[in-house]
Amino acid sequence: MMMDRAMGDGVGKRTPPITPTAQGKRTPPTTPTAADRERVARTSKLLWHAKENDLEQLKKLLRDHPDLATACDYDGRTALHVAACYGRTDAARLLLEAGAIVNAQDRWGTSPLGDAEQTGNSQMIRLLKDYGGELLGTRGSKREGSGPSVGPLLIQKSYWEIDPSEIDLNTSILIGKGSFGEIRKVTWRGTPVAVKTILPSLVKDRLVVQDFIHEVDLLVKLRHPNIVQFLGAVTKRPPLMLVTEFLSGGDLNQFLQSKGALQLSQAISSALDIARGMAYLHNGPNVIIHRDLKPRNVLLDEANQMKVGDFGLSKLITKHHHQDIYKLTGETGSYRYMAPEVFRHESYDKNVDIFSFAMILYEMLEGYPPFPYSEPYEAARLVADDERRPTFSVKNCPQEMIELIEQCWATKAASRPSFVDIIKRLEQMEATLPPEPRHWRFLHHS
Ligand SMILES: Nc1ncnc2c1ncn2[C@@H]1O[C@H](COP(=O)(O)OP(=O)(O)OP(=O)(O)O)[C@@H](O)[C@H]1O
Repeated sequence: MMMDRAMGDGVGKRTPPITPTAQGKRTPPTTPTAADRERVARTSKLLWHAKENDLEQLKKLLRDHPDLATACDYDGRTALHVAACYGRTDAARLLLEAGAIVNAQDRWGTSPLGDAEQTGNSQMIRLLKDYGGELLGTRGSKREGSGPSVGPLLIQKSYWEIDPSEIDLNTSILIGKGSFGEIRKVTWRGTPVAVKTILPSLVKDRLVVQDFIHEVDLLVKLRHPNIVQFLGAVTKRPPLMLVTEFLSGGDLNQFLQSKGALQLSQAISSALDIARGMAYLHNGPNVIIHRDLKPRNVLLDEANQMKVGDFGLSKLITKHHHQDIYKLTGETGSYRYMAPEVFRHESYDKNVDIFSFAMILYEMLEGYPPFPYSEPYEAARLVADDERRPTFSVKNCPQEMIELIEQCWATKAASRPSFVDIIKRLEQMEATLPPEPRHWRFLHHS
């Protein structure tokens, strides 16, 4: 889910030490400033009203906050991008008159005209060109990890299309709620599977559904023991559904809540599982950036083998419906594990996943999340603005493990190691574990 878990989970084992550590004092809890929240909320509102073509609300917002015309969201999307994408010509004109930047580029390098060209709305195209709009980027074409570029809008029936009559939601068991919708355990063709129903509000328009279909087309072809297997999807009529293998061991967040800090051998083996799944996603013909790697998105099978899930689709949300998600959850992402460049709205690449991986590895070793006394947003701000990193309190952690984690959460994304490199280093550490018992003792090990 978009919301991070509440702090101080009520699980004693995961309560971190309050005393200062050798590396430094823990920061007392602080909250995001009211100004930060208001700014994000205002931008979100502006984007929303642009999508709804609500001229009155747009005018009011722009009158009260004239600088909002150039504001952008988490993905660099301005209200003009949104208006262009949804063909809201009146809203676009109003924004342009209020000073919107006609060639603002979003995270994928796309300008509003790039968005308008995709929809073929000639009135919008003309308007943007009149204001000097240039065709920069097109949806899906510039971003790393986008998979194949978004092709023709007419999609043929796919081999993975599932007939909704084969899925009986009435006999299903609700197992979780995420930012897309609900996850249910369902029996499909005699096998337990996980079905993610996509919130209708996210798929109201054709473009999102087309993106969704292209993405599923890519995801069902992926095969790796450490990624959750996509099996198919229902895309022909609402509710849209995504069907994946069912993992009976729950997620890593739940696992850590019940176990506390992992033994070194188990932390290494779990980290290897995650790193192998991620190396596969990062090195395929279509580079896939997860963007939301966090303990909740790592699932366990009955043998406690870890599999990375929930990849590939987050960009559809952030690109088209960030404002919806904001409205739904009040949050724009999983801040606690977020790379600083994402928090700072800078351009990013697959190294954001390496950063999140470091935070997860830290959590597995320590038994509690990074900056546990801070709200998720504040935790991300500490990382991005104050260049703070979590401190180690775990005893006897090999120096090479600490070095690995520190390199993975380096501020400079380019200096973080790749997952292939991480795997090699974890395998070396694994090979040097004492044979019996194959772990070091930790201060906080349960
Ligand atoms: N394939 C699966 N098998 C078993 N349980 C699953 C599966 N997929 C998800 N779950 C459970 O459902 C929960 C919610 O999953 P979902 O991916 O919708 O949300 P999330 O990851 O918490 O949030 P977000 O979508 O915002 O990242 C997970 O944390 C996990 O416990």
